[in-house]
Amino acid sequence: MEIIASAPGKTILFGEHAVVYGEPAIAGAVNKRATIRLKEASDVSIFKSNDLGFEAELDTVAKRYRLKKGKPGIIKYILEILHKCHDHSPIELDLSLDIPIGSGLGSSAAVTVATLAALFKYQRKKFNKSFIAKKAHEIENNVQGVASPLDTRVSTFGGLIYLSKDKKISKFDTNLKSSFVIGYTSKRGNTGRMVKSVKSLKNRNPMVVNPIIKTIGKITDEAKIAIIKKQEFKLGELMNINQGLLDSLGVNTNELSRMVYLARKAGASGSKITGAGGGGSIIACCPRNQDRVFKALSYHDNAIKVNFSNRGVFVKEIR
Ligand SMILES: Nc1ncnc2c1ncn2[C@@H]1O[C@H](COP(=O)(O)OP(=O)(O)OP(=O)(O)O)[C@@H](O)[C@H]1O
Ligand SMILES: C[C@@](O)(CCO)CC(=O)[O-]
Ligand SMILES: [Mg+2]
Repeated sequence: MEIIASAPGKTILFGEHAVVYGEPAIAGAVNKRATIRLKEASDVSIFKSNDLGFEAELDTVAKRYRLKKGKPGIIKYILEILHKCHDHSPIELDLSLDIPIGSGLGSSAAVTVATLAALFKYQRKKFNKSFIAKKAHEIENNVQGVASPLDTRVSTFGGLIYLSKDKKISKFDTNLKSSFVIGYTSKRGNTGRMVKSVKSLKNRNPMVVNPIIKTIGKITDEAKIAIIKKQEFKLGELMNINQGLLDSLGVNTNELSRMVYLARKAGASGSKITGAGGGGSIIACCPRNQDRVFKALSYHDNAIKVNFSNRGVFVKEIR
């Protein structure tokens, strides 16, 4: 029996970091995915990724995976799943990824969601998307130390979603008139590290940082109205204010700033960091000039035109 599972990456329009402290957020699944192929192995469990150049094998005595090739990185999420959810019976697992890693596009969430779906299907477990989203959030939390359910919910359910303060999801109509461009640098971010740095800033300056977190939540609620009313220029203006507050939380970098201002100069109605920051990506709202913004960002860095994908995780037995 061979199982294939796939889950989309994501981009956050509003609310990153504030969502960790219970504020709402808006994020969309993007047309970049993580795919897991899983089948029975002969005698020892191995998993590999030709895309990422790593291979690991289960040490049957220590019951731990030993890395034979490549660096740990994103496979920490898969290892955590195999450690917590698998009985160590021999399996062969292969990861392919067309989401740039550490770029704020939810590679960790997509890999986690796709791996859980493939493993539960292989184990003939009864599960639904809500169960996958819940377990995936637990795995991201365990690996990163702190994680909101945002990334893993978007990767599981797909679409463009509003995550409320009480963690309820509501979906927007994804054929927004606006189009979006994502710019990403080769300088990777690390979500766990950035979330911890905001947490310590907040602990040192609660009277200053708490109102900033709350204001980001208010911006997200204003943006929800602007999306529903298709007010693209208002959306861009709110992105710019959100960017200023992310800068104040210390998650901005020179490279991200350069792309933010380049996108605005090329005609975006607004632009901001998307994801954890500290590297990774920016998102630009382009009611007009999408090609000009795409070209401007592609000149020094990398850029993708974003179509929100309604397709969340999917899993099937292929033979
Ligand atoms: N070249 C690489 N190969 C494998 N793993 C990597 C590589 N570069 C970074 N990693 C690891 O991949 C993980 C990326 O997860 P992280 O959550 O930081 O990024 P992301 O999910 O892509 O972005 P975000 O969470 O902001 O949307 C980190 O644990 C990082 O250590
Ligand atoms: C920075 C953050 O808000 C989004 C990372 O993509 C962390 C999280 O929500 O877990
Ligand atoms: Mg992540």
